[in-house]
Order: sequence, then structure tokens, then C-alpha cells
Amino acid sequence: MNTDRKTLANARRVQLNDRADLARLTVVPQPRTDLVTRLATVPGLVRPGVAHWDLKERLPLHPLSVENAYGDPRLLPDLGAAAVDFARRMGVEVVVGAETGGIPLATAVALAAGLPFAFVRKPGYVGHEDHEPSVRGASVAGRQVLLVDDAVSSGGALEAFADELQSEGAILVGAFTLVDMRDVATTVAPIAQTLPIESVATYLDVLDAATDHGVLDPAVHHLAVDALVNHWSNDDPRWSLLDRAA
Ligand SMILES: O=C(O)c1cc(=O)[nH]c(=O)n1[C@@H]1O[C@H](COP(=O)(O)O)[C@@H](O)[C@H]1O
Repeated sequence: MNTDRKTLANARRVQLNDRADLARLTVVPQPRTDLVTRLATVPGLVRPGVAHWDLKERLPLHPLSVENAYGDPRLLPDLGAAAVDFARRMGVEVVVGAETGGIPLATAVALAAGLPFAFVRKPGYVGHEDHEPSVRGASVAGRQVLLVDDAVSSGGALEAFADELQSEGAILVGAFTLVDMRDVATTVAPIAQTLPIESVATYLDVLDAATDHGVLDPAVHHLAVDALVNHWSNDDPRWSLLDRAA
């Protein structure tokens, strides 16, 4: 018997007719630590070198190329499945991907949860026409939505996407991201302090796992975390130690 037929047979046995219940049976929960390790060891996601904070003070020392997670088609469904419990708890009716990095993940979440999918275009993106609708896909008006993005840091993007969704009449009940960088952000927008947000890993979790699995050198990691957590100033003499260690 193939997996789908087995799932259907189980669903009948326990008298589950609802599509969402059926989807729940097909989700294979993974210990979150395995998922963090898989994420942190995706080739190119954590770069071994050191870079200082960018001008907006948003990107930390090891800029992550989070979108590289989408280069592994076996990883994406498991990342999506990680949001299913959260979506249920929040009473989500539509999963909305934030352009662009949130869209593949949101697709995986919607499929895993058996929920409708939509995406919201990045506000102010050059090349968009003003008259184009900002939300595409399933209708979000009057429905409880989960916003999915690849990362949250200052919450600036979250705030802008929330405004777009609100203008379409959506009820934003939570956000799901791959990496939560609020742990190293210098400022966090009010919405990112109050909206329920669940993520696969924090930024520091990713660095820890990358170090444990040989992607990052432990000496670099130690100094980098110190710099991040204690917010070294730009003229801190310890930056030269970090440069030498890298
Ligand atoms: O394309 C981006 O805006 C982007 C580039 C980048 O290098 N890192 C990065 O996190 N982002 C996006 O920036 C947003 C998170 O940053 P905050 O707006 O500071 O929370 C998310 O929408 C990310 O997709």
C-alpha cells in the first residue's frame, strides 16, 4: 500500500473527513534540532567569513544566504511542516508568502497544513505597477492569515507586509520564518514585539549549529557572538581579533 492510500485508510478508521485532519496525518514531525542542523549546514547558507554590520545595522556578522535553503528540495517540505502546529494553534485560514524569500516556504507550509495559499508583493519594489493587486492567490479578506517570510530582524518588512494585508482586509494572526534574527537586531518594530512569531531557528541557533558541524570556525564563532550580543561599537579594537581569526 502506498503512503497516500495508507493515510486515507487511517483517516477512515478514525473517521476523519476533514482535509486539514488528513494533512495532519501526513506530516512527519521532526525534532527541531535536526531541522536546525539541516538548515545551518545547507551549502552557502552560513558563509564562513566575517562581515561587519551593514549600513542599516540589520545584517549581522555572518550574513546568511537563507534562500539557499530552497536549493534542497527535500528540506523545503520539512521546513514547511514545522509551521503546521503553529498555524493550527493560531486558527490560520490562509497562508501568505512574503515576496520573495517567503514564497517557497509559504507554499510548503500551505501544502503541509492543507490550507489555501496567497502571496503578498514586496511594498515599494521597483518594477511593480501601482495598480497591480498586492495580494495574489486565495482571498484574504476577513480571513485569519499567517505571514511567512524567510527571516525577521528589525520587523520593518513585517510591518510593511502587515499594512498591505490589512488594506486587503486580512486578519494577521502570526508570522512564521526560517530564521529569527531579532536576537541580534539593534531595534525591533512594535509589530515584531507583539505579533506571535514562530521560527525554525534564531540567528544564534544557526551559528551554533554551523559551528558544531564544522561550517564555522569556533574561534570566529566565539568572537562573533560576543560582538553581536554585546554590540561592539564600530571602533572597538576587538574587531581586529575577529579579522585575524577569520
Ligand atoms: O531582500 C531583502 O529584503 C533581504 C535581504 C537580505 O539579505 N536579508 C533579509 O533578511 N532580507 C529581507 O529582510 C526582511 C527581514 O528584515 P527586517 O525587515 O529587518 O525584519 C525579510 O523580508 C527578508 O526577506
